[in-house]
Order: sequence, then C-alpha cells, then structure tokens
Amino acid sequence: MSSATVIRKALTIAGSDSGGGAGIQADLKTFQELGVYGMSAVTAITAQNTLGVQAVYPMEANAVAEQLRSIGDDLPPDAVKTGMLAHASIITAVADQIARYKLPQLVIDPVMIAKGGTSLLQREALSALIAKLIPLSFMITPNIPEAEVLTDMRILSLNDREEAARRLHQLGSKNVLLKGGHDPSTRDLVVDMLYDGTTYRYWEHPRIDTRHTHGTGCTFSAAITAGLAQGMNAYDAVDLGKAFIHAAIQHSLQIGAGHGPTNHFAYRRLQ
Ligand SMILES: Nc1ncnc2c1ncn2[C@@H]1O[C@H](COP(=O)(O)OP(=O)(O)OP(=O)(O)O)[C@@H](O)[C@H]1O
Ligand SMILES: Cc1ncc(CO)c(N)n1
Repeated sequence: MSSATVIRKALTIAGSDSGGGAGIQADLKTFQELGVYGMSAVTAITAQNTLGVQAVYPMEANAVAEQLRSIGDDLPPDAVKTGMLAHASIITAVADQIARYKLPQLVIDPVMIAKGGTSLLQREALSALIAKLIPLSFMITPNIPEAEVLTDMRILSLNDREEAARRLHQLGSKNVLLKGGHDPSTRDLVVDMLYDGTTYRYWEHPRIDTRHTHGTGCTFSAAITAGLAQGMNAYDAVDLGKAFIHAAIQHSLQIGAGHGPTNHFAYRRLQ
C-alpha cells in the first residue's frame, strides 16, 4: 500500500539553460531544495555555459500555451514564476493562460539581458510585458537596470529606488522587489527593497566578493515563489529567498571556467 504525501506545487515559465545554473534548471533545483514540487513550461532553449550564451532558440507561442494548458487542466500550481520570455507573442500566450486558469501568486522576474550581454527579451516585447503580464502579478523582481527600463528613469540613489518602486506598483504589481546586486553606490553591501504599496522594507547583506553569480536572479525569484507556494506572505517569502540566495552565492561550486553557477545545495545543507 502506498502512502500519499501532500505537497505544494510551483510552476516556472522560463528558458532552458543548458549549463544548469540559470533559467528552468535553476528554478527546478530551487523548488526541489525547498520542498516544493516543480513544474515547467519552456519558453526558449539556450545553448549556454559559464562563458556566455552561444545560441538562443525561442519556442513558438503556441508550444508555450500548450504546456500551460496541460498544467492548468491537471496540475494547478500554488505559485508561478516567469523568467526569460523572449518574445511579445510568448508574453501574450502566457498572460492569456494565466488569466484563463486563474493561476495564483505570479512572480515576474523581468529577465532582459544575460550577464555577457545577450538579449533574452526583444525590445518590442516590453509593452506586452507592461500591458498584459505585470497587471496579473503578485510580485515583480527587477534588478536595477531592468527597473530603469520598465520605469524609464535613472536609479542612482535609494530615493530613486523608492520612486521606481512606486511607478512599478502603479503598473499593477502588488509587490515590487527591487534587487541591489547591480547598485554601484552600495559597494560593500547588497541592499534589496520590497514595496507593497504602503511600506518600504530593506534587506542589507554584505556583498560577497565572487564572480560565480550566474543565475542569482533566477534562483532568488524561484526561492520566493517556493515560499509563496507554501503559503508565506510576501515579506516571509523574500526573507526565505534572501537566505537561500545568500548561502548559494557564499558557497560557490567552482564549476566551469567563467561565471560559475550558485550552489543550490547550500541552503538546505546548512540547516
Ligand atoms: N555579490 C553578491 N553578494 C551577495 N548577494 C548578492 C550578490 N550579488 C547579488 N546578490 C543578491 O542576489 C540576488 C539577485 O540579485 P541581482 O541584482 O544580482 O539579480 P539579477 O541581476 O537579476 O541576477 P542575474 O544576473 O542572474 O539576472 C539579490 O538578492 C542580490 O542582493
Ligand atoms: C535561460 C536563462 N534565463 C535567465 C538568465 C538570466 O540569468 C539566463 N542567463 N538564461
């Protein structure tokens, strides 16, 4: 006789990273480490390693929609995240299926450019992201350059960040998490900020001196999504995400000759 385990489910809608450190692979590893059943809808195949992105093959929008229908018809997730979306047509397909199945707790990681400079989102797709997907989201997790593009403003100070967060909230995301990994003004610290429409909350951590940061954004937003799938509120989910990503950056794996992946095992092994 088998005994049934009740488990929460999380879905990632993102690109595949053949190198395993970012994208779908980072998301599924993170869900698994945090005790959540992981599912995926692949938006693009990338040929990628720690040295860079060698090729990008976006999926047809219909192929993405079909994956979401298969999941929506049988395996309703408790939380969802998006990563690389590549094209406006994929964004429209994703927004349509999220609305159709009323998929809850949507976290948007507005992935635009890989660390080496390869574009992972067409410039023309920005208006679809803003008009169709952001209004459906529970949280958006831009880094500073992404927030600058989405709000059309420069972010040089913490005041600018608060202004950018207000603009992103006005676009329709209930919670805005502005990540500080790219902020040159906080050299020894990384400062992340969460705005829920009322309150600004900050997380300050020492900046870890490492070049092994491939997939930090994906891993962080996946950990937040896992927390939300387990019923956490926005603050607690971000707190979990910070603990997970900090451990993953601190205990790097030394894989590959370039910008290596973070260590998805670290958080659970340190518990
Ligand atoms: N060197 C570092 N030391 C400590 N924490 C870091 C470091 N770099 C990034 N982080 C943290 O990792 C998380 C992801 O931040 P980041 O701003 O790098 O995201 P991202 O730019 O979207 O990532 P990616 O480059 O993968 O797209 C944030 O919580 C950030 O504070
Ligand atoms: C597939 C994919 N998604 C996201 C990123 C951003 O880290 C990446 N490098 N590759």
